[in-house]
Amino acid sequence: MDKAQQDALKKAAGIEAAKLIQNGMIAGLGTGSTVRFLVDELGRRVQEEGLQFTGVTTSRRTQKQAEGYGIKIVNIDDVDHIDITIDGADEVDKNFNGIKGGGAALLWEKIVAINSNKVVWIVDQSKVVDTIGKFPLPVEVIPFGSGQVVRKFEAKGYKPTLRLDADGNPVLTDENDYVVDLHLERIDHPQELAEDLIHTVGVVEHGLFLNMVDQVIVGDPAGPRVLTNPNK
Ligand SMILES: O=C[C@H](O)[C@H](O)[C@H](O)COP(=O)(O)O
Repeated sequence: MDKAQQDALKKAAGIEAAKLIQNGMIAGLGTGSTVRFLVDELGRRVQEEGLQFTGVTTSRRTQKQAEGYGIKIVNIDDVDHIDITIDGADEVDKNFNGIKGGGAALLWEKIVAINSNKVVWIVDQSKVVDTIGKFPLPVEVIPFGSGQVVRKFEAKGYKPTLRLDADGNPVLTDENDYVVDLHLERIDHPQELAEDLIHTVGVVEHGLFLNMVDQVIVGDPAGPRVLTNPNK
């Protein structure tokens, strides 16, 4: 599948998911190239159909895009609930365990997700996998002592790399943290790995989102299809 085909599937999933947002809702808006299509469609509905909803964003990038359409964005601490959050993902398996953070937004994304009544992911079909881990697992770490964290990960065989930008500088998250990507190839025991990572001093959060999603809208050449998590 080339990029144009993949983008078409992402866009179809984004447009389908936008239908879930109704007047008066408080909606979490994720981050990434798939979510961009969602926000474009929501912006169109706001401008052409008069849709009114309040957004809570998971990155400054999404906030900027949404506000550009006149979508009202508020701070997460200024709402008492979030009706639904729609976000992208890097991989998801049949147990509804996923990897997120390819765009370095995993921390805010996880905070918004756990405070949402319903979480929906939008992905193209290539991201639905048997076993997660082919996509490098992002881990957000505090810059101070991050080299030591990387060494600990190396010793455990996690094959870490510090994420760098095009100029060779560490990528910074919206919290000014670094991202270390773990090149694991496959993650057979995600729960155990999640426990290990979150108990590593210096780690702020990791990109394992385990059984946190209610529905996945998959962009498929035959049209978007919905996978519903039976365990939520
Ligand atoms: O940090 C970024 C997020 O977790 C994204 O939602 C994820 O990386 C998927 O992004 P994309 O839709 O660009 O593939």
